Amino acid sequence: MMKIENRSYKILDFIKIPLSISPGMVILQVLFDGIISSLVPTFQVLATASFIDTAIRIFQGQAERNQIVLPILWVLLFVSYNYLTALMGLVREKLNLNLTEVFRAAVTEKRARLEYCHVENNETWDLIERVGKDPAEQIGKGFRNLVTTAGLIIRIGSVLMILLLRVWWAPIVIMAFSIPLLMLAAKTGKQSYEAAKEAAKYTRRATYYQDVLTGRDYVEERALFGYSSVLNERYEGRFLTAYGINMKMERSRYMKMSGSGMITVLVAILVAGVLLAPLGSGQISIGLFMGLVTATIGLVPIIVFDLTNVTNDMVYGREYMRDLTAFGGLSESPGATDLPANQMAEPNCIELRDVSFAYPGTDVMILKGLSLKLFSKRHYAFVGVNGAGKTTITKLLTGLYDNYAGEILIDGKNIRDFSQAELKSLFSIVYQDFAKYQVPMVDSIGLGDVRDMPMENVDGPLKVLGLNRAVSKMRSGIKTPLGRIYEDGIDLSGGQWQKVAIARSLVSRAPMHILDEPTAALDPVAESELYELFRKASKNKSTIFITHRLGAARIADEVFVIADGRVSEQGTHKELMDKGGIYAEMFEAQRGWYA
Ligand SMILES: Nc1ncnc2c1ncn2[C@@H]1O[C@H](COP(=O)(O)OP(=O)(O)OP(=O)(O)O)[C@@H](O)[C@H]1O
Repeated sequence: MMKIENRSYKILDFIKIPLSISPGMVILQVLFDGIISSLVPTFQVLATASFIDTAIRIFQGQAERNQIVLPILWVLLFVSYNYLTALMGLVREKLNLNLTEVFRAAVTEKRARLEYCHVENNETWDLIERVGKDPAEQIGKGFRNLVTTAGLIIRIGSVLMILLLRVWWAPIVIMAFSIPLLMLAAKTGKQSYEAAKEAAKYTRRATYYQDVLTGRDYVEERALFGYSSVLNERYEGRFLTAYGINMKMERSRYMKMSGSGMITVLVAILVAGVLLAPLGSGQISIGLFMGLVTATIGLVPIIVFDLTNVTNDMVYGREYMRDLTAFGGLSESPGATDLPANQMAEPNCIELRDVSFAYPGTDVMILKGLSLKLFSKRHYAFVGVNGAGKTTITKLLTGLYDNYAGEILIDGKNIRDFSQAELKSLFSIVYQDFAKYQVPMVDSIGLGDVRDMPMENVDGPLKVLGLNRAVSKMRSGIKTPLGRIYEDGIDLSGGQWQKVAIARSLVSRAPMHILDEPTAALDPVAESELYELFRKASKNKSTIFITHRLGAARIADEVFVIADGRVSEQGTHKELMDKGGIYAEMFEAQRGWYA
């Protein structure tokens, strides 16, 4: 299986990578698209020249009529070659397919192995998106570009060779004018990658607005708030900015290229004029003269547009390779793609000791010397104002970040000494923004434990969460697809989606279950009930509820109030109420709402 390595990727990798994936298709494409189809026009010139010269000689009585047959066959052969190029379309498609299967998979695999901090960092996320967007297409484009470049060089070279034999200085003049043109193309190539990078930022925002304007998740609010025209303006703003950046780049490229291209046209006309002398002196035949003039004039668009385009694309490709190099160099989290370990003894105590933490690339301390202990088979609630750092604690516990100061110990052993697979087997989490997998319900829940889980294991959580009633009404029961991607899929209510996410966590065999406030779609009573159900379903496990609804905190064995990066209060609901501190104040404030 192919891997994205930590090394410097170069332009030549556009050919090495496809060659390692699909050597047959690459050779065919290089042979036909690169070499043969580039030589054909030159041979066509010679065949046409021979046809015209033979025809003239026949009219002048210097040749037999049947001598025209061979030149005609030559001309026909090269014309019919065009049909073969159509067949090459199939080869290109096959190569694309193979690149998608192997290279795209390698990029996806690397993405999955990345350290979590790269995913949460805007700059690296941009890089990941740039490299990960249609990677097969990018490699395919770079490869085709190399083949086209080789082909163009052969094509131009072969015409220049014929010219060189007749008018030695003509190719030199043509080359002298073309080189600055190509240098200019290289420069604009770099500029267009930078412009595309800049434009992509706006396109991403535009795509987001487009999603809000058309996506299903927003349909109710869209109707209710009627914000479509306002957001449409924002969409247009971002879209037009991206469009403007691209257009500016294209315009400037076109101006530069066509300005310089005019010079090449003049050179070609000059060459045609100069060939008149050898024609007059009989040094070249009429057929060859016509062929050479046609071929030289034909070189103009090739040099001005095709060659400059490929140079431009080549530099663009080099920037992609630079990005791929940077992407390959992003640090990985060992075991990020491992499945949870199978046999882990349930820990008696998980302890955070004097833990301080700031997100990488920032200097705001989110946790400031936080200490707490969690014991087996007990139920905890983390409460605190927004942004207090409750979710952050779970990210450290599960090993997503390890750049903290202090210690996190599982039964006295530092969590840095646990493998990812071991940590994954200890914790199961439902986040605030849990995922809604649009797959059959049983699969959506089964994703919580993909290690050969028997299907019946799904039944328990369904029953506990009261989802079995909904399932019994579904046409295909538990196999009914959720969401709108399948034709026979059904959409769930917000609360049902949340329950599916919670069921997913319940099928996990992890001894510690964390609910990071995934219950926002539930009314307070339903939410309290759900916490109660969840607690019962996890009676042999430890649980942490991260919640703002303090009613739910009442059922916890112990409540931690997180404030200012520390545990500011801890105890049972009753103890904290008696204490009359922050918790009691928050609870009274909420009670006031319901009174
Ligand atoms: N990837 C990140 N990079 C930088 N800062 C972050 C990142 N993720 C979270 N933060 C910041 O860390 C702080 C704590 O966030 P966290 O999500 O842990 O809070 P919380 O207590 O769970 O809040 P809430 O109750 O709103 O869910 C916030 O100020 C947040 O802006």
